[in-house]
Amino acid sequence: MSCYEKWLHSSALQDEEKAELKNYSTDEQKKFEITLSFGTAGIRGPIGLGPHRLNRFTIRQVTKAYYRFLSQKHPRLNKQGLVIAYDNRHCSRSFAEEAASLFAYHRIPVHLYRDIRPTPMLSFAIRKLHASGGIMITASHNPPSDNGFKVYGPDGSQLLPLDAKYIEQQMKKIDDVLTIPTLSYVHAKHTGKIMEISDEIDAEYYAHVQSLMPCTNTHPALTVVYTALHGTGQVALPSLFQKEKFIQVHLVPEQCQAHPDFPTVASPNPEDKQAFTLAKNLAYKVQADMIIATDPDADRVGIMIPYKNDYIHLTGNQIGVLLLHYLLTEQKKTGTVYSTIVSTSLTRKIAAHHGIRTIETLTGFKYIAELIEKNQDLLLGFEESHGYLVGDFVRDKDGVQTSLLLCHLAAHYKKQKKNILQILQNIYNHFGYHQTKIISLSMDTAKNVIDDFFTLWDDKVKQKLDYRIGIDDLPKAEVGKVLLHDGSWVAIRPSGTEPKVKIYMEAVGKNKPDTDGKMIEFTKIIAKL
Ligand SMILES: O=P(O)(O)OC[C@H]1O[C@H](O)[C@H](O)[C@@H](O)[C@@H]1O
Repeated sequence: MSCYEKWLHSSALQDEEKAELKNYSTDEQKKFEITLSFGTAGIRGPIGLGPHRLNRFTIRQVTKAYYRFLSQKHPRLNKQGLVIAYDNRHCSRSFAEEAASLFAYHRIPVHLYRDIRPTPMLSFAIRKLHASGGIMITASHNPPSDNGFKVYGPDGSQLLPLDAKYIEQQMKKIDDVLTIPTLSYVHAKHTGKIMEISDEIDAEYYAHVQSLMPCTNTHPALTVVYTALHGTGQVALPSLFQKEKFIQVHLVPEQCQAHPDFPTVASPNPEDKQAFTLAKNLAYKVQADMIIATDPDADRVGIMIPYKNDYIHLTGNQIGVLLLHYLLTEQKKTGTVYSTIVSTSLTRKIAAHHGIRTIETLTGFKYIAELIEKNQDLLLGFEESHGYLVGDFVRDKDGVQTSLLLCHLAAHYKKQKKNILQILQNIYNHFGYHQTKIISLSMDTAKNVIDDFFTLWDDKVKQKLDYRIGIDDLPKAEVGKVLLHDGSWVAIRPSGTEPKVKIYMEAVGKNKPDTDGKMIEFTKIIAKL
């Protein structure tokens, strides 16, 4: 019997679900042979029926596999239990309940949030409650039809690929995902194993975030427009902004309400300036000094800054550069900078100038978190995809603490009557102009794309780095990078969260026109792919 037929005839499915299955095309039916796998940030994919989609059965499957992993790895799992959080997507609460129920069935204590929470708050709670691990139900900024399952270790960071592989193997060992024994949520609650997380944990997280901030005595008033892009940021940030007397916050009303369809944006992604459209309208009205947007699970943040009569959207790299410059020159912080091989090289140069070490990892904050745990000397964790971390009481990127810190940064420079873009320009004047750009290609282009990429560059390049064979002690990865003699570079890798291939470019030159020219040249070369 094919996998599709198994699902079609299973008594675990409801009549409406079977009726839906009956309408599936042959192509759709074939997809039932595919299983879910772990990418950059856990499992992500469309919600729907079948072993290749997220539904109550596959959630049980991955939860059971994760349970097996935790029981193997953490002998104290029975006592310590785990934490489960979720965002505002379709099915997020019910998937969280499914996962909690399965752990309760195995008599494992579960700390479950009663409502949506940002991802960084889950990471914090795992550490605070000394739990053996945690689950976050989210698909970040993916389309509304998707959801996801991120898995965490006891240090509050996402699991590394070896552990994810183990869970994947355990998933494959489950013969029939349709009959995994579990409890209904109502029965699971009766076991007494599912506990609601108290408000105190939230309060402690907020206190930790506030403790990261410098003294506000000398800050001028700062007008900020904030949008949660319909996500979880609205749980934490409006109240945190209000606690800081110098911030006059204006919320984008429609977008500070959680909604699974993200109805007012094409994509709830702070990397994309289109997501700021409503916020920008409000910013003009209130003459905002800064616009802040967090993504749906509030682990990432984007900003827009007023310039002349417009608002300028900063790249993830520019925000990273500004944060580092501010931490080093104004807050006189020390420690190590953790970044990735596809993020700007400018942070490395700034750090080196201050005698500070930078370590670069592969894409994925889990790698950064791994090093923070090992070295315990975090200054800044940073990824070009708008992920930042300063306070190591969280071990994933944190859009909440970063948003607040960016307000302090903006107020600090406002007092000096300096525009943030002027600060960036001063940095470029010192270290050279750095311009970055990311192009995404559809997955169809992906066949041998790294080999094809390398053939585009002649022998005049300084170095071709093939991460597939392993470079600088990094795990082998599907990444190709070409370094040029002037410090510019271009890299390529398949996304691990969306069906696309990403090309990252950094042009280094004397000034903007110079790097504009180089960008045009790189874009032309890449177009041959
Ligand atoms: O480039 P991708 O594989 O799609 O990943 C993009 C981003 O996705 C998630 O947010 C991960 O937690 C990040 O660490 C990663 O940078």
